[in-house]
Amino acid sequence: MDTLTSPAGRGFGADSEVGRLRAVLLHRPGPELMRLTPRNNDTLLFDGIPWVGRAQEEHDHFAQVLRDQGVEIHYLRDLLIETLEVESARAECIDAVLTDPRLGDTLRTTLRTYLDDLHPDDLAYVLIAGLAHQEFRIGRGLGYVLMERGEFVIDPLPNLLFTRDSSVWVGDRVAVSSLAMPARRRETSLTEAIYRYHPSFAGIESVYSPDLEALEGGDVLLLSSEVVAVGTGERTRPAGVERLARNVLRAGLAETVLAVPVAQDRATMHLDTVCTMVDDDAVVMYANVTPGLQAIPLHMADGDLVVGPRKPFLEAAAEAMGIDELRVIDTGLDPVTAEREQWDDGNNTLAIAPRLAVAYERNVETNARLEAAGIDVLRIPGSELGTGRGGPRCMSCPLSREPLG
Ligand SMILES: NC(=[NH2+])NCCC[C@H](N)C(=O)O
Repeated sequence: MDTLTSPAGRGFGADSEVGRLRAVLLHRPGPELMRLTPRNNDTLLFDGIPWVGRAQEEHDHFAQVLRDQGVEIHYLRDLLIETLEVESARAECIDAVLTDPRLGDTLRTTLRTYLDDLHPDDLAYVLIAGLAHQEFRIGRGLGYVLMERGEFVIDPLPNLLFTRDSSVWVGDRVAVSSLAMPARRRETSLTEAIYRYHPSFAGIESVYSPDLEALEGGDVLLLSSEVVAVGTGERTRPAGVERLARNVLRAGLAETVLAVPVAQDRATMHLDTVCTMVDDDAVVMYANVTPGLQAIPLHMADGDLVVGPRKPFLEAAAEAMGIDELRVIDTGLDPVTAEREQWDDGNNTLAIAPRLAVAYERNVETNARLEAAGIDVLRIPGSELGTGRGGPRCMSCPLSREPLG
């Protein structure tokens, strides 16, 4: 891996979605994806069974496109292995596994002994890929004996691929999120340990933690250095937005937080499935939702959180950002194309700089529209990666972006 060069507290953070990207946290999909079967893929939040080798090639391609643009890549797995050298980090990651009530005390005790003995490399492997019943022959207890074929002693984390969701930076602070779906909850025990114990992040302050109300990074959009939009729907709960808003506004990391209700559907699970930024004043947006999208501005006044009146999203965003208009580039041309390309993450672009974004190549019409609007599109393949329902933005957590000039 590229080593984390930024010393403690220096250089980390992002105050926009489009400032030049300097460093990013990725997770190269691995054996955890080999766990997906037609029996468990729905629970594990995949819409198909990916061809893992091809998914890795696609992911490597993505990483190379970023490197070619001068972006430092940091792999979550490497950071985790280094983090697991720290005793307290090990203990916390192992405890997060053992709290699973399905285990029962007997199996829990055997499992603890097994995990305690693992070298950081092997422990990281098991924490990510999980442990299948048949792989843990020393298992004991009724929880083990009555486990069905195909069940896991430790559930795998195939959605770790979507690093945007398990942590997000707001200014110079990190928010380790609180993932809503049971299949993803343990992910944040890993990101929390990395930010807390990896020496590169020493001194970093946090603005959210996994024990708080449900909040996922895919819902958090840094519209400007003063304005954070937070989607609330299937994943982020209104209480999570309220909590983040209080923490962010109190810390002076923004002036306004916009709560943005999105339909509670799989297709629109996060705000970034319908809207991402491609310039400091432009978004690519799913036209089928644009007219109805609203926002509720939240401010701090005299130490209290003030909930403002609901407004159309575009109006509220432009007002809070202090610009005349937030420009919109629509997904696709007609509603059916738009719907197809939205499902395939056409809106889920990752900006590397203003007017330069990575997008899945398959969303032909959306990409053409972006280019017609003056956005340079770096196209990547994603047929296998897309089976997890996430695009370039979901698959990346910016660790460092240059502030906008
Ligand atoms: N930021 C995003 N849109 N992330 C997409 C996450 C997809 C993942 N399979 C899930 O259901 O959680």
